[in-house]
Amino acid sequence: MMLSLEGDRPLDLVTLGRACIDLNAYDYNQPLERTKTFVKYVGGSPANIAIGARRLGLRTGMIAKVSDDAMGRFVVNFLKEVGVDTSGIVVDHDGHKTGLAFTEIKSPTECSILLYRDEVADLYLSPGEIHEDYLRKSKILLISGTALSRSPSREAAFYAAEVARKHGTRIVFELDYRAYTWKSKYEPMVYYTLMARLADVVIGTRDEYDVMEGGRGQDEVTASQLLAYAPSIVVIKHGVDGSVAYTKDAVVRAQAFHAKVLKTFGAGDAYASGLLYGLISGATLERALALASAAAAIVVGRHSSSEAMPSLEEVESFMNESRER
Ligand SMILES: Nc1ncnc2c1ncn2[C@@H]1O[C@H](COP(=O)(O)OP(=O)(O)O)[C@@H](O)[C@H]1O
Ligand SMILES: O=C(O)C[C@@H](O)[C@H](O)C(=O)COP(=O)(O)O
Repeated sequence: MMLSLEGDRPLDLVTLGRACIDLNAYDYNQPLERTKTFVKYVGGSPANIAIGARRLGLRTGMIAKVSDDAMGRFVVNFLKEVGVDTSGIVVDHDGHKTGLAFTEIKSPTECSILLYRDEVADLYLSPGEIHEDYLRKSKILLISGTALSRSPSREAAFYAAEVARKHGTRIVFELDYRAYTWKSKYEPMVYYTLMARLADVVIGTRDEYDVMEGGRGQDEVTASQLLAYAPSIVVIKHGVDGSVAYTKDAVVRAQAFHAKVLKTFGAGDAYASGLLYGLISGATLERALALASAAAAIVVGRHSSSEAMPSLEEVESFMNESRER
């Protein structure tokens, strides 16, 4: 196994960051300007990853902050229904709202996301709301990069990482870049670099690493620079061109699977769920990347990024029936 994990913990994975709402175009294949009907789902990358990993059979939980209204309750109720532990989720009592993501599905390859995220509750998560006992319960803490975009959520995330390290809880950093939430190009460069260097596993798209590095980079260079610090696995995603994982002594490549694509988003979250399932269940890195790619290929064919997450049986039968691109 590439990642040594503490055994005997009640949770496999806790994700930290936003638990929000996705409003996905129902009358899709047209621009958002003309879209009139939407389906409401739980969304937000770290929430989707907790849901996806749960669907695959992991015991998952979330550390998040949600609004004290029907939207916040919708999110928490859904997480409970699918078996994600919500005891680390706090309710905001200062009037901050749960973020909304309106998704445009113009065609299977032309999708975009319009975020309504001013004064959102998730970015008001504070260090005092992070509980040491909760982090001690989990084998892995996954931190979403968007949680680093504003204070006090930024301090909460760094504090959680320190507490996790103290208790042997492995840290996975998902770069999860959303331009909208950042004030300048230098902020993600600074905070992504700090978090990536102290994580055990870093996951991001090539474009997201470029944001971190402040310019167009190369996979080998990105990986070797990070592997000189704490990370033992650096994963770089390339959309339909597949993905690659670097460790100190191996480079593992995975091709994307052929998929019937409905929309492009949700792939990354499904990919992270599959990868973490693989790493936690002791699969080889090759197998973990294949599970990740298959979960992603399934989700791009479905309407949401949360309810759409496949079970292990679905992923395995997809892998048996499909071929890589
Ligand atoms: N259109 C697609 N068809 C099949 N698999 C896809 C497709 N898009 C993405 N994937 C899979 O999902 C992974 C992550 O996708 P990517 O677009 O790189 O990340 P993100 O969704 O975070 O931007 C890819 O490495 C690939 O395996
Ligand atoms: O992350 C968000 O706030 C919105 C998500 O719920 C949305 O479905 C999405 O953008 C998924 O992102 P991806 O998996 O990185 O493509």
